[in-house]
Amino acid sequence: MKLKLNQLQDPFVNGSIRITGSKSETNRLLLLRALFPNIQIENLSNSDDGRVMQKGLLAIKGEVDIHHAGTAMRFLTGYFASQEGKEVVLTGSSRMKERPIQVLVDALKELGAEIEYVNKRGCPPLRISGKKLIKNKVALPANVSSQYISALLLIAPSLENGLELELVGKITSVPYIKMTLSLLDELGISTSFEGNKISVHPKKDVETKTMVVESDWSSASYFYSIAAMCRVGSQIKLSAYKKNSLQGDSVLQEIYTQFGVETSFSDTEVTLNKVSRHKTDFFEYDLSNAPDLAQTISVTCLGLGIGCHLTGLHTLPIKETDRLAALQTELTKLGAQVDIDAESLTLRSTSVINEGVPIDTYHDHRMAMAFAPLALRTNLFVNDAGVVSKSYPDFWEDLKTIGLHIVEV
Ligand SMILES: O=C(O)C1=C[C@@H](OP(=O)(O)O)[C@@H](O)[C@H](O)C1
Ligand SMILES: C=C(OP(=O)(O)O)C(=O)O
Repeated sequence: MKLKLNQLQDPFVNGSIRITGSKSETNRLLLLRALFPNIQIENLSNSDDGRVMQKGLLAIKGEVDIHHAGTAMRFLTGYFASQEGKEVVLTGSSRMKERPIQVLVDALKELGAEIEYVNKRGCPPLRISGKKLIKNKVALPANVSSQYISALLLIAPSLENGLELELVGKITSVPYIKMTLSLLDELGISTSFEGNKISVHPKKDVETKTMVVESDWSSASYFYSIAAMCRVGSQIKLSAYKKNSLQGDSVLQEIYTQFGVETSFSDTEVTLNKVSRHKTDFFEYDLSNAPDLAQTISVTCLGLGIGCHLTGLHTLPIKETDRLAALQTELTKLGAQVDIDAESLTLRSTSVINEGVPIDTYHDHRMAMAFAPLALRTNLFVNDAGVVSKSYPDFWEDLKTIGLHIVEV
């Protein structure tokens, strides 16, 4: 599906949207519910990634295909490796077969798991024969993806002796690790995270409990970007959010004050108010705690005609696509000057944005969603726009409800 986004002649929006549940919280809670069936979950994500996780958890043997879902791939690897008697081949999209998983496989093997690479060493597909894991201590690199660490922590309470992890190197995407530990804590599982050591105590069962997934903050980022590019007075209400979020991407509230967007809370609704012009002409930020915001923020800066230098982006090359390369290519098509290296992106300010550019999305939901707000500045096309279903299937419909003009071409 190719979409044309027509430029909004008056850059003004006003509307309310209920955003689907966080896919990160959803996929953690689905796994925890498989271990502790008396957990109930509300506001589950309606995303593809949530669906493949839910379906994957039901398998006992045979092939489990998780398509593009990184969290499902990593979390299910830990799950099946520790489920005695289950025998699966865990596979995914062609991109998933390039996304590294050796750090997690090595750690699980160290704990006694039986896992083989079906094709290429270090990447899915994986043949997993579930085993009872008795060992409870392992060290693993922490600078590649936090998902390997969360995968181990999620199964930890079900292991006879719990788990002690030693994280080696600079820890990346830390809020996602803390989210995992907070969810365990909420279920009454005892954990500790001090320095580079994490431990989780074993737990046989948990009390009956309803866990309410907060709506997705990464999805909210596209509305922050729209609000930033609108004229003063524009307002977007989003629900259902929590003041004390477990999601690191809630840092948006702080970041977007630089772009003239103030956030206020009323119960579970957040209101984004465009109150002023942007406060900086060159935005600098380390996104190692919020890597999924890199695309949104660099496009916001292009739309506002300001430059930026974003660092901490070392995990971007192994996500749904090489996001640093994809960003450079697409921003350049729009007329921007962009430099990248292994962990950063620099955008020079430009006042002109090329019109009618077809944005390629590289099977990456965030490429489609991050560029959409540019419809506040120019006409543009988005190729393969259905990719948004990975995390936010209702994205295009929701944009229409706040007044954007979008047609299929
Ligand atoms: O644990 C999670 O839910 C996630 C962790 C992050 O990945 P990395 O730890 O690989 O950066 C993030 O980019 C991803 O979208 C979701
Ligand atoms: C990186 C992402 O997802 P995953 O790694 O779970 O595929 C994302 O949603 O931006």
